[in-house]
Amino acid sequence: MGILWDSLLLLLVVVIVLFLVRVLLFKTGLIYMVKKWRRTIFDCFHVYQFYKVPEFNENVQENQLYRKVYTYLNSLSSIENSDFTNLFTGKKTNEIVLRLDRNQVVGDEFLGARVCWINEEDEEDGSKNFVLKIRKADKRRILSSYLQHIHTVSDELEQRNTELKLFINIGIGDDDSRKKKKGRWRSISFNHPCTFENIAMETDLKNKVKSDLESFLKGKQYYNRLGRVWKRSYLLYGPSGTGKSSFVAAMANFLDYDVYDIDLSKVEDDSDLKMLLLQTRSKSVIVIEDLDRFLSTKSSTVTTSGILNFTDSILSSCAADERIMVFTMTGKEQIDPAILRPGRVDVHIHFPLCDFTAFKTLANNYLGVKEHKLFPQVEVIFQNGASLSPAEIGELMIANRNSPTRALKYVINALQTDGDRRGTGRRLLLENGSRRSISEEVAGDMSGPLCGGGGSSPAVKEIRKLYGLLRIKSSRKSESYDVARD
Ligand SMILES: Nc1ncnc2c1ncn2[C@@H]1O[C@H](COP(=O)(O)OP(=O)(O)OP(=O)(O)O)[C@@H](O)[C@H]1O
Ligand SMILES: [Mg+2]
Repeated sequence: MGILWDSLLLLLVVVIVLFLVRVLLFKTGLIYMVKKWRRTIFDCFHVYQFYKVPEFNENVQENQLYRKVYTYLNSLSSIENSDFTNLFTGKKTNEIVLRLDRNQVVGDEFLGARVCWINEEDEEDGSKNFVLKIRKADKRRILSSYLQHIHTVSDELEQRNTELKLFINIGIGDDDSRKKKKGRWRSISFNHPCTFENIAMETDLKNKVKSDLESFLKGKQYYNRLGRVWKRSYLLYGPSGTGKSSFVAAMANFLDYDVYDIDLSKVEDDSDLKMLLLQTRSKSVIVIEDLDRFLSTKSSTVTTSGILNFTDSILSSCAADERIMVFTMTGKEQIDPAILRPGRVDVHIHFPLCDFTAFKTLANNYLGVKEHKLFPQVEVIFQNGASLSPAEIGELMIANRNSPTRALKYVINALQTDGDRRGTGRRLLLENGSRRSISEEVAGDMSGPLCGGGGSSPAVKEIRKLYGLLRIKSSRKSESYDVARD
Protein backbone atom coordinates (compact mmCIF):
# COMPACT_ATOMS: atom_id res chain seq x y z
CA MET A 1 0.00 0.00 0.00
CA GLY A 2 2.80 2.34 1.01
CA ILE A 3 4.66 1.62 -2.30
CA LEU A 4 1.54 2.44 -4.30
CA TRP A 5 1.15 5.78 -2.54
CA ASP A 6 4.82 6.56 -3.08
CA SER A 7 4.51 5.76 -6.80
CA LEU A 8 1.43 7.91 -7.21
CA LEU A 9 3.12 10.76 -5.38
CA LEU A 10 6.20 10.41 -7.58
CA LEU A 11 4.04 10.39 -10.71
CA LEU A 12 2.26 13.51 -9.55
CA VAL A 13 5.56 15.25 -8.90
CA VAL A 14 6.87 14.23 -12.36
CA VAL A 15 3.69 15.53 -14.05
CA ILE A 16 3.92 18.83 -12.16
CA VAL A 17 7.61 19.21 -13.02
CA LEU A 18 6.94 18.42 -16.70
CA PHE A 19 4.10 20.91 -16.72
CA LEU A 20 6.29 23.59 -15.17
CA VAL A 21 9.11 22.84 -17.65
CA ARG A 22 6.64 23.12 -20.53
CA VAL A 23 5.31 26.42 -19.21
CA LEU A 24 8.88 27.65 -18.78
CA LEU A 25 9.91 26.58 -22.29
CA PHE A 26 6.93 28.11 -24.06
CA LYS A 27 6.49 31.23 -21.97
CA THR A 28 10.14 32.22 -22.15
CA GLY A 29 10.82 31.15 -25.69
CA LEU A 30 13.45 28.64 -24.53
CA ILE A 31 11.66 26.14 -26.73
CA TYR A 32 13.22 27.75 -29.82
CA MET A 33 16.64 27.32 -28.35
CA VAL A 34 15.90 23.69 -27.59
CA LYS A 35 14.67 23.15 -31.14
CA LYS A 36 17.83 24.72 -32.48
CA TRP A 37 20.02 22.46 -30.35
CA ARG A 38 18.00 19.45 -31.41
CA ARG A 39 18.50 20.37 -35.08
CA THR A 40 22.24 20.91 -34.53
CA ILE A 41 22.54 17.52 -32.87
CA PHE A 42 20.57 15.84 -35.68
CA ASP A 43 22.72 17.62 -38.25
CA CYS A 44 25.75 15.84 -36.83
CA PHE A 45 24.24 12.55 -37.96
CA HIS A 46 23.56 13.65 -41.53
CA VAL A 47 25.73 14.50 -44.48
CA TYR A 48 24.53 17.53 -46.43
CA GLN A 49 25.06 18.73 -49.94
CA PHE A 50 25.00 22.43 -50.85
CA TYR A 51 23.87 24.02 -54.11
CA LYS A 52 24.54 27.64 -54.85
CA VAL A 53 22.28 29.74 -57.08
CA PRO A 54 24.14 32.99 -57.85
CA GLU A 55 22.23 36.10 -58.94
CA PHE A 56 24.49 36.66 -61.95
CA ASN A 57 26.67 34.45 -64.08
CA GLU A 58 30.33 35.22 -64.77
CA ASN A 59 29.32 37.74 -67.49
CA VAL A 60 27.08 39.54 -64.99
CA GLN A 61 24.02 38.29 -66.87
CA GLU A 62 21.02 37.61 -64.70
CA ASN A 63 20.54 34.01 -63.58
CA GLN A 64 16.86 33.27 -64.22
CA LEU A 65 16.86 30.54 -61.57
CA TYR A 66 17.85 33.06 -58.91
CA ARG A 67 14.76 35.14 -59.68
CA LYS A 68 12.55 32.05 -59.56
CA VAL A 69 13.98 30.90 -56.23
CA TYR A 70 13.53 34.44 -54.89
CA THR A 71 9.85 34.49 -55.91
CA TYR A 72 9.30 30.99 -54.57
CA LEU A 73 10.96 31.51 -51.18
CA ASN A 74 9.19 34.78 -50.54
CA SER A 75 5.88 33.01 -51.07
CA LEU A 76 6.60 30.39 -48.37
CA SER A 77 4.76 30.75 -45.09
CA SER A 78 7.84 29.44 -43.28
CA ILE A 79 9.54 32.75 -44.09
CA GLU A 80 7.80 34.03 -40.95
CA ASN A 81 9.91 31.65 -38.89
CA SER A 82 13.16 33.02 -40.18
CA ASP A 83 15.05 34.99 -37.51
CA PHE A 84 15.04 38.19 -39.53
CA THR A 85 12.41 39.14 -42.09
CA ASN A 86 11.76 42.42 -43.85
CA LEU A 87 8.25 43.86 -43.96
CA PHE A 88 7.09 45.94 -46.90
CA THR A 89 3.76 47.44 -47.86
CA GLY A 90 2.15 45.51 -50.69
CA LYS A 91 0.29 46.73 -53.73
CA LYS A 92 -3.13 46.58 -52.10
CA THR A 93 -4.04 48.87 -49.22
CA ASN A 94 -3.13 47.40 -45.84
CA GLU A 95 -1.27 44.53 -47.51
CA ILE A 96 2.07 43.66 -45.93
CA VAL A 97 4.57 41.41 -47.65
CA LEU A 98 7.47 39.55 -46.10
CA ARG A 99 10.93 39.40 -47.64
CA LEU A 100 13.80 37.30 -46.41
CA ASP A 101 16.69 39.35 -45.09
CA ARG A 102 20.26 38.72 -46.12
CA ASN A 103 22.13 35.76 -44.63
CA GLN A 104 18.89 34.36 -43.19
CA VAL A 105 17.70 30.79 -43.38
CA VAL A 106 14.29 29.59 -44.46
CA GLY A 107 13.16 25.98 -44.22
CA ASP A 108 10.99 24.09 -46.65
CA GLU A 109 9.56 20.59 -46.94
CA PHE A 110 9.15 18.58 -50.11
CA LEU A 111 8.01 14.96 -50.41
CA GLY A 112 8.69 14.45 -46.71
CA ALA A 113 12.26 15.77 -46.92
CA ARG A 114 13.44 18.89 -45.10
CA VAL A 115 15.59 21.38 -46.97
CA CYS A 116 17.00 24.79 -46.09
CA TRP A 117 17.71 27.88 -48.13
CA ILE A 118 20.22 30.50 -47.08
CA ASN A 119 19.99 33.98 -48.54
CA GLU A 120 23.69 34.76 -48.82
CA GLU A 121 24.94 38.26 -49.49
CA ASP A 122 28.59 39.15 -49.58
CA GLU A 123 29.22 42.43 -47.79
CA GLU A 124 32.47 43.00 -49.69
CA ASP A 125 31.35 42.82 -53.29
CA GLY A 126 27.57 42.83 -52.85
CA SER A 127 27.12 39.53 -54.70
CA LYS A 128 24.00 37.57 -53.80
CA ASN A 129 23.35 33.84 -53.84
CA PHE A 130 20.74 31.44 -52.60
CA VAL A 131 22.28 28.32 -51.11
CA LEU A 132 20.24 25.13 -50.95
CA LYS A 133 21.14 22.74 -48.16
CA ILE A 134 19.81 19.26 -48.72
CA ARG A 135 20.54 15.90 -47.08
CA LYS A 136 22.61 13.66 -49.31
CA ALA A 137 20.22 10.84 -48.50
CA ASP A 138 17.32 12.86 -49.95
CA LYS A 139 19.17 14.41 -52.88
CA ARG A 140 18.71 11.66 -55.43
CA ARG A 141 15.06 11.23 -54.51
CA ILE A 142 13.85 14.83 -54.54
CA LEU A 143 16.33 17.29 -56.05
CA SER A 144 15.21 17.42 -59.67
CA SER A 145 11.50 17.28 -58.86
CA TYR A 146 12.00 19.93 -56.16
CA LEU A 147 13.68 22.31 -58.61
CA GLN A 148 10.91 21.60 -61.10
CA HIS A 149 8.38 22.42 -58.38
CA ILE A 150 10.12 25.76 -57.77
CA HIS A 151 9.92 26.53 -61.50
CA THR A 152 6.21 25.76 -61.67
CA VAL A 153 5.26 27.70 -58.54
CA SER A 154 7.32 30.78 -59.42
CA ASP A 155 5.97 30.81 -63.00
CA GLU A 156 2.44 30.78 -61.63
CA LEU A 157 3.23 33.55 -59.17
CA GLU A 158 4.92 35.64 -61.85
CA GLN A 159 1.93 35.27 -64.14
CA ARG A 160 -0.34 36.51 -61.38
CA ASN A 161 1.96 39.40 -60.61
CA THR A 162 1.44 41.74 -63.55
CA GLU A 163 3.59 44.52 -62.16
CA LEU A 164 5.93 45.99 -64.77
CA LYS A 165 9.37 47.28 -63.93
CA LEU A 166 11.37 50.29 -64.99
CA PHE A 167 15.11 49.65 -65.04
CA ILE A 168 17.65 52.44 -64.99
CA ASN A 169 21.38 52.05 -65.41
CA ILE A 170 23.70 53.42 -62.77
CA GLY A 171 27.17 54.74 -63.48
CA ILE A 172 30.38 52.92 -62.64
CA GLY A 173 31.26 55.63 -60.14
CA ASP A 174 27.85 55.70 -58.41
CA ASP A 175 27.53 54.58 -54.80
CA ASP A 176 27.81 50.85 -54.67
CA SER A 177 28.25 50.33 -58.37
CA ARG A 178 31.90 49.49 -57.94
CA LYS A 179 30.61 46.29 -56.54
CA LYS A 180 30.25 45.09 -60.07
CA LYS A 181 28.74 41.81 -59.05
CA LYS A 182 25.48 43.59 -58.29
CA GLY A 183 24.96 44.45 -61.95
CA ARG A 184 24.32 47.88 -63.37
CA TRP A 185 20.54 47.97 -63.54
CA ARG A 186 18.31 49.11 -60.72
CA SER A 187 14.56 48.64 -60.95
CA ILE A 188 11.43 50.25 -59.59
CA SER A 189 7.76 49.52 -60.28
CA PHE A 190 6.60 50.95 -63.55
CA ASN A 191 3.14 52.43 -63.05
CA HIS A 192 2.90 54.88 -65.93
CA PRO A 193 -0.81 55.33 -66.63
CA CYS A 194 -0.41 56.22 -70.30
CA THR A 195 -2.09 53.98 -72.86
CA PHE A 196 -2.60 54.38 -76.61
CA GLU A 197 -6.09 55.65 -75.83
CA ASN A 198 -4.65 58.69 -73.99
CA ILE A 199 -2.35 59.72 -76.83
CA ALA A 200 -3.62 62.29 -79.27
CA MET A 201 -2.49 60.91 -82.60
CA GLU A 202 -4.03 60.02 -85.96
CA THR A 203 -6.25 57.00 -85.39
CA ASP A 204 -4.92 55.35 -88.49
CA LEU A 205 -1.34 55.72 -87.33
CA LYS A 206 -2.18 54.47 -83.87
CA ASN A 207 -3.86 51.38 -85.30
CA LYS A 208 -0.89 50.71 -87.55
CA VAL A 209 1.49 50.80 -84.60
CA LYS A 210 -0.78 48.58 -82.54
CA SER A 211 -1.07 45.96 -85.24
CA ASP A 212 2.68 46.17 -85.85
CA LEU A 213 3.29 45.42 -82.17
CA GLU A 214 0.70 42.65 -82.18
CA SER A 215 2.28 40.91 -85.14
CA PHE A 216 5.66 41.28 -83.44
CA LEU A 217 4.29 39.53 -80.35
CA LYS A 218 3.07 36.62 -82.44
CA GLY A 219 6.19 36.51 -84.59
CA LYS A 220 8.61 34.24 -82.71
CA GLN A 221 8.53 31.43 -85.26
CA TYR A 222 8.56 33.83 -88.17
CA TYR A 223 11.70 35.58 -86.93
CA ASN A 224 13.32 32.21 -86.20
CA ARG A 225 12.56 30.97 -89.69
CA LEU A 226 14.15 34.10 -91.16
CA GLY A 227 17.22 33.61 -88.99
CA ARG A 228 16.65 36.99 -87.38
CA VAL A 229 16.76 38.02 -83.77
CA TRP A 230 13.25 38.45 -82.42
CA LYS A 231 13.39 42.18 -81.87
CA ARG A 232 11.96 45.30 -83.45
CA SER A 233 13.24 48.86 -83.36
CA TYR A 234 11.34 52.12 -83.45
CA LEU A 235 12.45 55.66 -83.96
CA LEU A 236 10.17 58.31 -82.45
CA TYR A 237 11.08 61.78 -83.61
CA GLY A 238 9.50 65.18 -83.27
CA PRO A 239 9.63 68.39 -81.23
CA SER A 240 9.63 68.49 -77.48
CA GLY A 241 6.33 67.80 -75.75
CA THR A 242 4.72 65.89 -78.59
CA GLY A 243 4.31 62.65 -76.68
CA LYS A 244 7.36 60.52 -77.53
CA SER A 245 8.11 59.42 -73.97
CA SER A 246 4.41 58.94 -73.26
CA PHE A 247 4.23 56.76 -76.36
CA VAL A 248 7.04 54.55 -75.03
CA ALA A 249 5.05 54.08 -71.81
CA ALA A 250 1.93 53.28 -73.85
CA MET A 251 3.92 50.69 -75.84
CA ALA A 252 5.21 49.03 -72.66
CA ASN A 253 1.71 48.92 -71.17
CA PHE A 254 0.28 47.54 -74.41
CA LEU A 255 2.92 44.79 -74.64
CA ASP A 256 3.15 44.16 -70.88
CA TYR A 257 6.90 44.57 -71.13
CA ASP A 258 9.39 45.99 -68.64
CA VAL A 259 11.20 49.17 -69.63
CA TYR A 260 14.97 49.64 -69.68
CA ASP A 261 15.72 53.35 -69.87
CA ILE A 262 19.36 53.74 -70.87
CA ASP A 263 21.01 56.90 -69.61
CA LEU A 264 23.91 57.21 -72.07
CA SER A 265 25.68 59.74 -69.87
CA LYS A 266 26.16 56.95 -67.33
CA VAL A 267 27.69 54.61 -69.90
CA GLU A 268 31.47 54.41 -69.78
CA ASP A 269 32.18 53.40 -73.37
CA ASP A 270 30.96 51.17 -76.20
CA SER A 271 31.83 47.94 -74.45
CA ASP A 272 30.02 49.10 -71.34
CA LEU A 273 26.94 49.65 -73.51
CA LYS A 274 27.27 46.08 -74.77
CA MET A 275 27.43 44.76 -71.23
CA LEU A 276 24.29 46.68 -70.34
CA LEU A 277 22.48 45.12 -73.27
CA LEU A 278 23.61 41.66 -72.21
CA GLN A 279 22.17 42.25 -68.77
CA THR A 280 18.64 42.99 -69.96
CA ARG A 281 15.79 40.52 -69.72
CA SER A 282 13.52 39.41 -72.51
CA LYS A 283 10.04 40.91 -72.90
CA SER A 284 11.38 44.40 -72.52
CA VAL A 285 11.33 47.79 -74.18
CA ILE A 286 14.84 49.25 -74.30
CA VAL A 287 14.77 53.02 -74.67
CA ILE A 288 17.45 55.50 -75.56
CA GLU A 289 15.99 59.00 -75.25
CA ASP A 290 17.30 62.11 -77.04
CA LEU A 291 19.83 60.16 -79.09
CA ASP A 292 20.46 63.09 -81.43
CA ARG A 293 21.37 65.39 -78.56
CA PHE A 294 23.71 62.81 -77.13
CA LEU A 295 25.51 62.03 -80.36
CA SER A 296 26.01 65.73 -81.08
CA THR A 297 27.89 66.10 -77.78
CA LYS A 298 31.55 65.87 -78.69
CA SER A 299 32.52 64.71 -75.21
CA SER A 300 30.29 61.65 -75.36
CA THR A 301 32.11 58.42 -74.68
CA VAL A 302 29.67 56.26 -76.61
CA THR A 303 30.30 56.42 -80.34
CA THR A 304 28.06 55.97 -83.35
CA SER A 305 29.61 52.57 -83.97
CA GLY A 306 28.86 51.67 -80.35
CA ILE A 307 25.19 52.42 -80.99
CA LEU A 308 25.32 50.42 -84.25
CA ASN A 309 26.76 47.41 -82.47
CA PHE A 310 24.25 47.79 -79.73
CA THR A 311 21.34 47.65 -82.14
CA ASP A 312 22.19 44.81 -84.47
CA SER A 313 25.60 43.25 -84.00
CA ILE A 314 26.15 39.57 -83.32
CA LEU A 315 26.05 40.60 -79.70
CA SER A 316 22.37 41.40 -79.85
CA SER A 317 21.70 37.77 -80.70
CA CYS A 318 23.37 36.78 -77.41
CA ALA A 319 21.15 39.07 -75.36
CA ALA A 320 17.63 38.11 -74.41
CA ASP A 321 15.23 38.15 -77.38
CA GLU A 322 11.64 39.40 -77.59
CA ARG A 323 12.82 42.96 -77.28
CA ILE A 324 11.59 46.28 -78.57
CA MET A 325 14.19 49.00 -78.98
CA VAL A 326 13.09 52.62 -79.08
CA PHE A 327 15.13 55.69 -79.89
CA THR A 328 13.67 59.14 -79.42
CA MET A 329 15.01 62.34 -80.93
CA THR A 330 13.82 65.78 -82.03
CA GLY A 331 14.95 65.43 -85.64
CA LYS A 332 16.70 62.75 -87.63
CA GLU A 333 18.50 65.06 -90.07
CA GLN A 334 21.72 65.18 -88.04
CA ILE A 335 21.84 61.44 -87.45
CA ASP A 336 24.22 59.19 -89.33
CA PRO A 337 21.97 57.37 -91.84
CA ALA A 338 23.78 54.12 -90.97
CA ILE A 339 22.11 54.16 -87.57
CA LEU A 340 18.68 54.53 -89.10
CA ARG A 341 19.00 52.04 -91.92
CA PRO A 342 16.26 49.41 -92.28
CA GLY A 343 16.91 46.46 -90.03
CA ARG A 344 18.46 48.64 -87.41
CA VAL A 345 15.45 50.88 -87.09
CA ASP A 346 12.40 49.15 -88.48
CA VAL A 347 9.73 51.80 -87.94
CA HIS A 348 10.03 55.58 -88.01
CA ILE A 349 7.20 57.50 -86.36
CA HIS A 350 6.94 61.25 -86.59
CA PHE A 351 5.43 63.17 -83.68
CA PRO A 352 4.24 66.51 -85.01
CA LEU A 353 2.99 69.54 -83.16
CA CYS A 354 -0.73 69.64 -82.52
CA ASP A 355 -3.17 69.94 -85.40
CA PHE A 356 -6.89 70.48 -85.09
CA THR A 357 -7.71 66.77 -84.93
CA ALA A 358 -5.17 66.19 -82.17
CA PHE A 359 -6.46 69.28 -80.40
CA LYS A 360 -9.99 67.84 -80.42
CA THR A 361 -8.72 64.58 -78.93
CA LEU A 362 -6.96 66.55 -76.20
CA ALA A 363 -10.09 68.61 -75.51
CA ASN A 364 -12.07 65.41 -75.21
CA ASN A 365 -9.51 63.72 -72.95
CA TYR A 366 -8.65 66.67 -70.73
CA LEU A 367 -11.92 68.64 -70.66
CA GLY A 368 -14.50 66.04 -71.63
CA VAL A 369 -15.62 68.30 -74.48
CA LYS A 370 -16.47 66.80 -77.87
CA GLU A 371 -17.89 69.93 -79.45
CA HIS A 372 -17.73 73.60 -78.44
CA LYS A 373 -18.72 76.92 -79.91
CA LEU A 374 -15.06 78.00 -79.86
CA PHE A 375 -13.90 75.02 -81.95
CA PRO A 376 -14.43 76.74 -85.34
CA GLN A 377 -12.23 79.61 -84.17
CA VAL A 378 -9.53 77.16 -83.05
CA GLU A 379 -9.77 75.34 -86.37
CA VAL A 380 -9.15 78.54 -88.31
CA ILE A 381 -6.09 79.30 -86.20
CA PHE A 382 -4.68 75.85 -86.90
CA GLN A 383 -5.47 76.24 -90.61
CA ASN A 384 -3.42 79.44 -90.61
CA GLY A 385 -0.41 77.40 -89.58
CA ALA A 386 -0.28 78.10 -85.85
CA SER A 387 0.48 75.27 -83.53
CA LEU A 388 1.78 74.28 -80.14
CA SER A 389 2.89 70.99 -78.72
CA PRO A 390 0.25 68.71 -77.17
CA ALA A 391 2.10 69.12 -73.87
CA GLU A 392 1.64 72.89 -73.92
CA ILE A 393 -2.01 72.67 -74.86
CA GLY A 394 -2.56 69.87 -72.35
CA GLU A 395 -1.08 71.92 -69.51
CA LEU A 396 -3.40 74.85 -70.25
CA MET A 397 -6.36 72.49 -70.29
CA ILE A 398 -5.38 70.81 -67.03
CA ALA A 399 -4.95 74.13 -65.26
CA ASN A 400 -8.42 75.25 -66.40
CA ARG A 401 -10.21 71.95 -66.41
CA ASN A 402 -13.11 73.28 -64.33
CA SER A 403 -14.10 75.65 -67.10
CA PRO A 404 -13.76 74.32 -70.66
CA THR A 405 -14.60 77.73 -72.14
CA ARG A 406 -11.84 79.42 -70.20
CA ALA A 407 -9.43 76.62 -71.08
CA LEU A 408 -10.22 77.02 -74.78
CA LYS A 409 -9.76 80.77 -74.55
CA TYR A 410 -6.34 80.25 -73.05
CA VAL A 411 -5.46 77.84 -75.81
CA ILE A 412 -6.66 80.29 -78.48
CA ASN A 413 -4.68 83.07 -76.88
CA ALA A 414 -1.58 80.93 -76.64
CA LEU A 415 -1.91 79.81 -80.25
CA GLN A 416 -2.33 83.41 -81.42
CA THR A 417 0.55 84.82 -79.44
CA ASP A 418 2.94 81.96 -79.57
CA GLY A 419 1.66 79.36 -81.94
CA ASP A 420 2.83 80.94 -85.18
CA ARG A 421 6.14 79.19 -85.52
CA ARG A 422 6.69 80.52 -89.01
CA GLY A 423 5.73 84.09 -88.27
CA THR A 424 7.66 87.16 -87.18
CA GLY A 425 6.84 86.36 -83.60
CA ARG A 426 9.22 83.43 -83.61
CA ARG A 427 12.01 85.27 -85.38
CA LEU A 428 11.81 88.10 -82.90
CA LEU A 429 11.98 85.67 -80.05
CA LEU A 430 15.09 84.05 -81.43
CA GLU A 431 16.79 87.38 -81.96
CA ASN A 432 15.99 88.71 -78.53
CA GLY A 433 17.07 85.49 -76.95
CA SER A 434 14.36 85.82 -74.33
CA ARG A 435 10.67 86.24 -74.12
CA ARG A 436 7.70 85.51 -71.98
CA SER A 437 6.45 82.00 -72.22
CA ILE A 438 3.02 81.30 -73.65
CA SER A 439 1.49 80.76 -70.31
CA GLU A 440 2.84 84.03 -69.02
CA GLU A 441 1.31 85.78 -72.01
CA VAL A 442 -1.99 84.11 -71.41
CA ALA A 443 -1.92 84.80 -67.73
CA GLY A 444 -1.25 88.45 -68.35
CA ASP A 445 -4.20 88.81 -70.67
CA MET A 446 -6.93 86.76 -69.19
CA SER A 447 -8.45 86.18 -65.81
CA GLY A 448 -8.54 82.76 -64.26
CA PRO A 449 -6.65 80.45 -62.00
CA LEU A 450 -3.44 80.94 -63.92
CA CYS A 451 -3.38 84.67 -63.38
CA GLY A 452 -1.93 84.96 -59.90
CA GLY A 453 1.12 87.23 -60.09
CA GLY A 454 1.80 87.47 -63.80
CA GLY A 455 2.23 83.84 -64.70
CA SER A 456 3.83 82.60 -61.59
CA SER A 457 1.38 79.77 -61.04
CA PRO A 458 2.79 76.27 -60.78
CA ALA A 459 1.35 75.30 -64.17
CA VAL A 460 3.09 78.20 -65.87
CA LYS A 461 6.37 77.48 -64.14
CA GLU A 462 6.06 73.87 -65.08
CA ILE A 463 5.56 74.62 -68.75
CA ARG A 464 8.46 77.02 -68.76
CA LYS A 465 10.69 74.58 -66.97
CA LEU A 466 9.77 71.62 -69.12
CA TYR A 467 9.78 72.97 -72.55
CA GLY A 468 12.15 75.91 -72.41
CA LEU A 469 11.84 79.12 -74.27
CA LEU A 470 12.98 78.17 -77.72
CA ARG A 471 11.54 75.24 -79.55
CA ILE A 472 12.54 73.55 -82.69
CA LYS A 473 10.54 74.20 -85.80
CA SER A 474 8.97 71.04 -87.03
CA SER A 475 7.91 69.92 -90.44
CA ARG A 476 4.30 69.06 -89.82
CA LYS A 477 3.78 67.80 -93.32
CA SER A 478 6.13 64.83 -93.03
CA GLU A 479 4.96 61.27 -93.31
CA SER A 480 4.19 60.13 -89.76
CA TYR A 481 4.68 56.42 -90.07
CA ASP A 482 7.30 54.79 -92.08
CA VAL A 483 7.86 51.08 -91.78
CA ALA A 484 11.45 51.06 -92.86
CA ARG A 485 11.67 47.34 -93.36
CA ASP A 486 10.75 44.00 -92.08
N1 LIG B 1 0.20 63.42 -78.36
C1 LIG B 1 -0.12 63.60 -77.07
N2 LIG B 1 -1.30 63.19 -76.59
C2 LIG B 1 -1.61 63.35 -75.30
N3 LIG B 1 -0.81 63.94 -74.40
C3 LIG B 1 0.38 64.36 -74.82
C4 LIG B 1 0.79 64.21 -76.18
N4 LIG B 1 2.01 64.73 -76.31
C5 LIG B 1 2.37 65.16 -75.10
N5 LIG B 1 1.40 64.95 -74.21
C6 LIG B 1 1.44 65.27 -72.78
O1 LIG B 1 2.53 66.15 -72.58
C7 LIG B 1 3.41 65.71 -71.57
C8 LIG B 1 4.82 65.58 -72.11
O2 LIG B 1 4.86 64.59 -73.11
P1 LIG B 1 6.16 63.72 -73.40
O3 LIG B 1 7.10 63.80 -72.26
O4 LIG B 1 5.70 62.37 -73.80
O5 LIG B 1 6.77 64.48 -74.64
P2 LIG B 1 8.15 64.22 -75.37
O6 LIG B 1 7.89 64.24 -76.83
O7 LIG B 1 8.80 63.00 -74.81
O8 LIG B 1 8.99 65.49 -74.96
P3 LIG B 1 10.59 65.63 -74.90
O9 LIG B 1 11.11 65.52 -76.29
O10 LIG B 1 10.78 66.99 -74.32
O11 LIG B 1 11.08 64.55 -74.00
C9 LIG B 1 2.86 64.40 -71.06
O12 LIG B 1 2.33 64.61 -69.78
C10 LIG B 1 1.77 63.99 -72.00
O13 LIG B 1 0.65 63.55 -71.30
MG1 LIG C 1 10.60 62.63 -73.79
